[in-house]
Amino acid sequence: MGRLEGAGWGGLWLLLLLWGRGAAPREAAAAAEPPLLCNVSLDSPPEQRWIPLLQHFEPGFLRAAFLRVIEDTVPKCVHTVVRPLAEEMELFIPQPFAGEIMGLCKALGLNVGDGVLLNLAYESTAFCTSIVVQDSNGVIYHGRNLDYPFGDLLRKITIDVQFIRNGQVAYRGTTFFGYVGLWTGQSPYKFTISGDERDSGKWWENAVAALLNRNVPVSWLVRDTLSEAGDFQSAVIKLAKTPIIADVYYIVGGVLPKEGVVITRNRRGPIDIWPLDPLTGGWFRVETNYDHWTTPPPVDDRRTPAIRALNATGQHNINFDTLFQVLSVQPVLNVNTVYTTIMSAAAPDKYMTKTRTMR
Ligand SMILES: CCCCCCCCCCCCCCCCCC(=O)NCCO
Repeated sequence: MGRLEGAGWGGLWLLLLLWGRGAAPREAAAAAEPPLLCNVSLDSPPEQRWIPLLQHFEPGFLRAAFLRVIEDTVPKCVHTVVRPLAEEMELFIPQPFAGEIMGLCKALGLNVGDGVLLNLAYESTAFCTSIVVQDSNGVIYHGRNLDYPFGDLLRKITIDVQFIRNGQVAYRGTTFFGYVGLWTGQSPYKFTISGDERDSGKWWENAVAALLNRNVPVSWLVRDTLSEAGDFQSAVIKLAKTPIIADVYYIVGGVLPKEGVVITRNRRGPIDIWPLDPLTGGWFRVETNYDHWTTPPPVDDRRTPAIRALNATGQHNINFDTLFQVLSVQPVLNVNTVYTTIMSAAAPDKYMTKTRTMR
C-alpha cells in the first residue's frame, strides 16, 4: 500500500490542500547522467575542429541516426528541392558553420546537402522549458529542459562543449554531436542563453528563402552571440534584432541583479521583451513554447507546474540543486526530455548538464 494508507479522508484532503498551496514539488523518477565533456578548438580550421571528437562515437551509429532524423523531420518534397541547393552552401551559408558541417560530412561519408538540412532541423513538437530566476541575494540562475523526439538517439550523442580560443574557454554549450548550432550556452562571467521553439506553422515554407536572404538559423545566432557579445545588454540586442529563419523564444540570463529576460521573436525582430522584475514580485520568468501573455493549452501546460514548483521552493532557496528539482517536476520533465542544463554566468565552472530518461 502507498504512503497515504491510514491517512484517512481528513489526511488526504490536507495533503491535497498543501499541494494546491504550493507544498514541496514532486520530482519525477528519471535517470540523470552527465554527458561527454569535450573541447573544440576555435583556433583550428572549421573543417577540422570537430574531427578529433569522432573517436568517441561509432560511425555506423552516427550515420544511422543522421538518416533517421533527416527522414523523419524533413518533408520529402522539401528534401528534393533543398538538397541540391544546400550542396552549394558556400554561396549562402556563413562560416564557421559551412566549414564545420562540410568537415564532418566528409569524414563520415555523408551528403553535404543532407548535413546542412540536419543542421536546420527545427521541430514543432520540440516542447522545451526555460527558466531564468534571481535569488534573494541577486544571483541569476538559468535552467532549461530540452525536449525533442528521437531521445533514444540524442541522449547518446549529447555533449557539453568548451569552445577554446587562445587557450581559454571562450564560451560553452550543450548540443548533439554533428549539430553545430547551440540551443543552450554560456559566455563565462557575461551571460547565458537558451532557445525554445515557437510554433509558427510550417516553418519550412519560408525558412529556406529566408536563409537565401541571409537570415540565420536560430541556433547559429545563439552561437554567434556567445562568441561575439561583450555583455548581457549586447547579447539581448543581438538576439532580439538579428533576422532569423524561424520564430523562437530566446531566454537570457546575466551576472547582475535584474539581468534576465525572455525575448519573443519572429523572423524580422522582437515581438515582446519580458524582463525580470524582482522588486514587484517578478523574481523568475518561465517560458515553455507559448507566448507568455497567452494561456497555455490544457493538454500541454508545463508552465503552471513550473511556476507552482518555483513558488513552493521560494526565492531564498533557489540554487543549482533546487532549480534542477523544479525542472524535474512532471510534466516539466517528460518522456521527451533529452537533457537538463543549469547555469549561472557568474559561476561558469558550475555549468551542469544531465541527460534525462524517465523511468
Ligand atoms: C553533419 C554531420 C552529422 C553527423 C552525425 C549526426 C547525428 C545526428 C544528429 C541529430 C541532430 C538533431 C538535431 C535536433 C536539434 C534540436 C532543434 C530544435 O528544434 N530545438 C528546439 C528547442 O525548443
